[in-house]
Amino acid sequence: MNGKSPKSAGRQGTATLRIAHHTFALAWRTDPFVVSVVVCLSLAQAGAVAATGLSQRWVVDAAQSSDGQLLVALALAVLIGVAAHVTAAAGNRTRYNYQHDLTDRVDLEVNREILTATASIPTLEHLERPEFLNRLELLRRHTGALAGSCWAMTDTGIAVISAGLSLWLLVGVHPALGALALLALPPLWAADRAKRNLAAARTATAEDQRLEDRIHRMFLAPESGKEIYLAGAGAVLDETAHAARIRVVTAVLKARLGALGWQLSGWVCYAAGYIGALILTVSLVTRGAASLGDLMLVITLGTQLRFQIHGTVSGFSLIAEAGHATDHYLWLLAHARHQRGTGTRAVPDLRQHGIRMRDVAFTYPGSHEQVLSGVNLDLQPGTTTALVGANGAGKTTLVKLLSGMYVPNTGRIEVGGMPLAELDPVAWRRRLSGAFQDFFRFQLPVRHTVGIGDPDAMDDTEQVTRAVREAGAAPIIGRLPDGLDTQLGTLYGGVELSQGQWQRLALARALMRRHPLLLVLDEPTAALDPLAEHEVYEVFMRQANTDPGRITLLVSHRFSTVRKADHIVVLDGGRVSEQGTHAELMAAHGRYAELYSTQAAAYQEETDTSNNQLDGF
Ligand SMILES: Nc1ncnc2c1ncn2[C@@H]1O[C@H](COP(=O)(O)OP(=O)(O)OP(=O)(O)O)[C@@H](O)[C@H]1O
Repeated sequence: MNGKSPKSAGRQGTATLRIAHHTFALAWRTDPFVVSVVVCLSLAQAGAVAATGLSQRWVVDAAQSSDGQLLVALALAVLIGVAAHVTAAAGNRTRYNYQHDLTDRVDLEVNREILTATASIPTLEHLERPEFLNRLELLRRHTGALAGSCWAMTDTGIAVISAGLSLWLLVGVHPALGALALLALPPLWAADRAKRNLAAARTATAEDQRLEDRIHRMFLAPESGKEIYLAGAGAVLDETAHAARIRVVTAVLKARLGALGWQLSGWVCYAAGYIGALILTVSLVTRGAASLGDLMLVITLGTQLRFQIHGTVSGFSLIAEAGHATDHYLWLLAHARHQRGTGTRAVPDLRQHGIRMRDVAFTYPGSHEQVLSGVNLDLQPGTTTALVGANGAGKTTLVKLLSGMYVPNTGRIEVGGMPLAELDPVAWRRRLSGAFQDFFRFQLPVRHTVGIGDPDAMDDTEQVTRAVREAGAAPIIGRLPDGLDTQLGTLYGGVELSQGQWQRLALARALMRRHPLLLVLDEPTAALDPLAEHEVYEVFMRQANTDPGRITLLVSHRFSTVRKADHIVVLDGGRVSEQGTHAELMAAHGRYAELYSTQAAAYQEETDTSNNQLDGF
């Protein structure tokens, strides 16, 4: 970690410069006046220390001289000294406040850019792989450093200029005093090493940080809170979170202590050099090779040089920190660009060719287990295809590939005769619709909870009302105090719904798009009673058969629903083991017939038992 090659350090430096330029442009767009004030104050401050030192030398030398110019020299020196002091003190305060305010505003912009980039990634890999999540987490935590990167550059520039001026004056007294510049290197090197150790500790514990954060959020969310309560798992989870926190704190503390050690040794070097500089100047004064004013100058600038070097060191540290966040930021932008793909073609009509999968194989990134292999499928437009298979057979994975959330490792997917990879992914997503078993509860006003299924129509009351009606959710809305404008969910003091009611709204969301090309229904009715489920599927099947350009893909374990599909595909261990209509598959007496008969027999048994119980009354 510490052995960074010069090449990679150079790349990091270029990347940081690029980000500094980018954030400076953002700051300029946000408030050009404030940026101008800060830059002017910074330049004035760069010369303030040297001016203070010079004025003090003049005061002392003038006090010793006897050429009658004493009063003029004193007045001039005091004037310069006061001006330099005021510039340094007041300018610093003003600049600091302005910089902070602007950094906050730029931080907002950077966060927005991060959200936009994340939202533009059409695939889901970055949300499901720990190493990606860790990077996103680190980036989210350090956006402040990213936003402040242009000021870190400015501050470092000021510190370097003012340290340069001080050194120039010191060398004027005696060239050996220039060695103080060399002594600035150990603190710089030590600070860089300390920062890198700290960054390494943060990266190594990012997963623990995420774990702790997640457990805290689980405690606060009603869904998980309920299960934690029932299982009495609070103490165990609390302990897990605590242990994760301890690991983070210990690693960071260790790195901080190490950093302190490195920084202290750096400063000890400098202190020794400063003492040496004073001894040298005193000996020059006693030999008449320097004036008392020179000694004054060395005392002042030598002390100030310490702060200037400190400014340079912390400036470089801030740049390094921004550089670390920059890494993650540039990774996110590159990943978004890469995943966005090169597809630019318009989405074709499906009426002619439908969707075809040919020899598709897929393994989740970071996993070794092949989830799908040699999958060949033809999904015909205007029809419903049902996917069945045991848990883990690969049904949801297949849905994810068809939706474009993941890209197959081998094989191809064609949509309307064109490779899916060549289609504009944003345009493709605008033609998808669907509902999942693990649907999300959007805690928004009802019209947006439903309307978000088609962002173009989310404020169209007529469309929202239609979707609500078709999903059989109208009675739910009828009972809400403000109808479609009712705020949902307890997070914002809204009305809480039952699981089945939330699921009805998720189905309404899937019905928002009037003419999707691909509608995926991945066990979306698990929380509904059988009658409600039947009604909902009636709606979807009717729409499937009356919309000739639409393909409906249904994943279900309920064979009473599956049997109504036009085409049924059985997945077994990631392969298509059978396909055909219900009648064809029953006649084949294969896996489907076996599963169907087992479920039908179980239903029959249940019905008989309850009938017998009723007979007993
Ligand atoms: N994000 C992921 N990363 C790695 N492996 C995954 C991921 N999601 C699913 N898998 C694995 O892929 C396999 C297929 O999962 P998938 O969810 O597609 O099955 P399924 O047929 O839909 O199952 P179920 O009926 O239980 O919903 C499983 O072995 C699962 O462990």
